[in-house]
Amino acid sequence: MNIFDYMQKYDYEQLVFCQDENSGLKAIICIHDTTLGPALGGTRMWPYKTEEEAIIDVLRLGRGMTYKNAAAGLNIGGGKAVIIGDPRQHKSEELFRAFGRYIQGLNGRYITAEDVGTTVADMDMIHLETDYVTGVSPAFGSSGNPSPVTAYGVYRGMKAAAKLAYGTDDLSGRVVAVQGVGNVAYNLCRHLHEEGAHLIVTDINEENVNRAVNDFGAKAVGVNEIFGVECDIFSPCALGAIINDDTIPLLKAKVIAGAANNQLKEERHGDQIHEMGLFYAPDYVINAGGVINVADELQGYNRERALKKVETIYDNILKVFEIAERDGMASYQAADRMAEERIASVAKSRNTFLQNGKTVYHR
Ligand SMILES: NC(=O)c1ccc[n+]([C@@H]2O[C@H](COP(=O)([O-])OP(=O)(O)OC[C@H]3O[C@@H](n4cnc5c(N)ncnc54)[C@H](O)[C@@H]3O)[C@@H](O)[C@H]2O)c1
Ligand SMILES: CC(C)C[C@H](N)C(=O)O
Repeated sequence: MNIFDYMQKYDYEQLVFCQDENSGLKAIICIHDTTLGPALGGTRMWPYKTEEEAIIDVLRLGRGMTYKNAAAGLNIGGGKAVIIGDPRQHKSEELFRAFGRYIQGLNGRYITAEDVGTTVADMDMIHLETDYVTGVSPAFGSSGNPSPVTAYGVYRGMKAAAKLAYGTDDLSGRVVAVQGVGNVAYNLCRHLHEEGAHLIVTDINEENVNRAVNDFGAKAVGVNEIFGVECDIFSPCALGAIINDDTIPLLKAKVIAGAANNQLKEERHGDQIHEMGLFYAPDYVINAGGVINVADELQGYNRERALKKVETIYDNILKVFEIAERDGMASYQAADRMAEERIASVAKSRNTFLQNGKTVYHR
């Protein structure tokens, strides 16, 4: 892979390699775009088989955060970090502190948070070395675990998508099939259950399935069965790339609305479900609740304010479909257009000369 060519193609700003022999740290920080503000995105810890795999992942994820943050209306740029290692074996205080020192060295150009493989406890260790970390324990005045807030945002976005598909956002009596009932989806199921939706769930983790069955009366099905069940809404909350050639022909739902990142295997799958008349709520628009919540910490965390902002995911989903209709395109493309238009217009409005030579940072 020619890294500079790739960075140039998608206009990346910076890629930082971090190595610390003492702790075994091997991490990469990607800063994709800081037009809107400091790059904010989580740290993924994953046992990548090759360095190239880690580089590709961090580049892809970092760029995704630029779009997610822009579409969410945040004055925040996009970035992400990956730590190469098995989260079940290779975590230590030294490792996260070493990583925190590298983040500190970027002096606020990159701010981290949780992602797959990292937890609030890990953020607390990073916090020992830097203030450029969010999703730290609430005892530090931070917002804590972002997952319940991500779930609330997905719930709000699902209601908006249901309104477009069915003419009402009332989810009582609707059948929702949920793939993966982990941190986010457990909380999503709670909201759906409280509203009177019927749940069908699956997970590779039996404990997680049982929890949803016991707490919310969900019906459990096998991991391959979930795609073809009779339902109104399909909610992918486990893995990426699950909207693909194999699953699309099985889908019975009119709405796809879930938390998972990178749900479309390829862009053409987004076009295909659009042509079939399905309402796909673009992943990075509907799952922005977590980042909206942690971003609020940059102003001194206020939960009420953060949740109010998360509510706007409902309108953001409506807006995406408005753009899709206006410009005759699939919803995933409309989401990209919404994000790109916002970045371009803010960049333009910031061209104004300021006497002190600094950029105004609008909060
Ligand atoms: N946590 C957040 O705030 C947040 C924010 C934005 C996006 N997301 C995305 O949402 C998704 C869920 O995040 P999470 O924090 O709940 O993760 P999680 O690990 O807690 O939950 C994922 C669940 O999916 C299950 N799973 C994995 N493979 C599966 C398969 N093949 N079939 C069925 N189930 C399977 C896992 O066992 C687990 O229970 C991820 O894609 C994540 O990137 C999370
Ligand atoms: C900043 C984090 C809470 C971001 C989250 N991991 C996401 O993918 O949106």
